[in-house]
Amino acid sequence: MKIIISGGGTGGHIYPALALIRTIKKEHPDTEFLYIGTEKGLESSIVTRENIPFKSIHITGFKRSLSLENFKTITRFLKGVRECKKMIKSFKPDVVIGTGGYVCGPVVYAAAKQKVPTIIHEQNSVPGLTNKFLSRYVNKVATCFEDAGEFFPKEKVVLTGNPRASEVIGESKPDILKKYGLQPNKSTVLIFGGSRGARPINEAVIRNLAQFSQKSYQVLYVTGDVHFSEVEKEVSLIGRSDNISVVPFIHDMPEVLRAVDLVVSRAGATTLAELTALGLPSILIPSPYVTNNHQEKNARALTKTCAATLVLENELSGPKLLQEIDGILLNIDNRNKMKDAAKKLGIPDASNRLFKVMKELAKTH
Ligand SMILES: CC(=O)N[C@H]1[C@@H](OP(=O)(O)OP(=O)(O)OC[C@H]2O[C@@H](n3ccc(=O)[nH]c3=O)[C@H](O)[C@@H]2O)O[C@H](CO)[C@@H](O)[C@@H]1O
Repeated sequence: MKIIISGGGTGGHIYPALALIRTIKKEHPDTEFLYIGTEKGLESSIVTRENIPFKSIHITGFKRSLSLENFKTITRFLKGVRECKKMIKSFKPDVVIGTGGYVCGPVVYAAAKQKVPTIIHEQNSVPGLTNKFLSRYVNKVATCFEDAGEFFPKEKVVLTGNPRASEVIGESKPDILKKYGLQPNKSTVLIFGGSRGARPINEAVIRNLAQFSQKSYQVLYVTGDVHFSEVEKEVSLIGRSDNISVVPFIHDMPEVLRAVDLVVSRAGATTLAELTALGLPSILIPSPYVTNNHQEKNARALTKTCAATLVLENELSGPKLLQEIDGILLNIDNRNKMKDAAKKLGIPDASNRLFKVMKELAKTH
């Protein structure tokens, strides 16, 4: 089988694609892949690290308001479609799948126009512009939240979950924490702000560095690549502690997630799929800067069943964050209830569900 995958911009669109590729490779090692992304998005570094054939196109996203930039975007889109048509003609995929981000637009559209079977994977509870546009042309729309279905043509929707959920499942090896300078058998909270980091979360964490150093639990704190040097300066001013490890990014997130007890993060859909697959309690601070406030809606799917607690960004402060973390890590009953509730929401066999949809589609075309 030959598959073209496209998804980009942020980790939330790329990691599901990589997880799907790994599942398929395990089952069918002779499958050929071509990943189409942009040079600017995180995918150009993350995907090439994995030795997956990667080609790029130049494309930007639409602005929601009328602007001259949108005319340029239309021109880039049409040019992208032409480039993708050539790539598709020469690669001859059996199926093309888009996992989100505007780069999928020209890739999936070009494939649909060339009558290649197409799928989009929507990770969020509310879709973005690209997937809404593409849903008119594709054969199937794979979703992760029941609520997302209502935005797409009903007959195309299949609830598969997020392939990254399948990937994080595995045996817990707490020794991974040693790699980050932490103790393997101590309660641990992992704090990160989505795949790119988040300044407001960083500010709240910095306010607590002194308190964290005195706690009976330890902290693995991911700043996001672009914020690292700034945070490091603050950390050296306050003084280092063995109880806190500060890193710019984590490349072995599945192993780390299996070893921690609580996660504080944005409410990106891929992160939530990982948390629920593992049954990990979380404190979610949705980014208010995303389309249709979709992160808050993602988060509410978890808080509804007490799988997570919600802190809106405008309520976030150092003391609030500390109080929330203590309320879960220092209260075993609470932690266990959250664990069970999170686990109930997970779709651990998401990769296989999605691959099944792809195989059926390829067979019938
Ligand atoms: C600002 C923005 O538009 N964010 C969107 C983006 O988020 P973003 O890319 O931040 O989102 P997610 O939270 O969905 O996924 C992050 C992924 O990166 C991984 N990770 C993160 C930090 C790290 O150090 N190492 C690491 O591997 C996480 O484990 C996860 O697999 O895509 C998501 C999925 O469509 C959306 O729900 C988010 O709203």
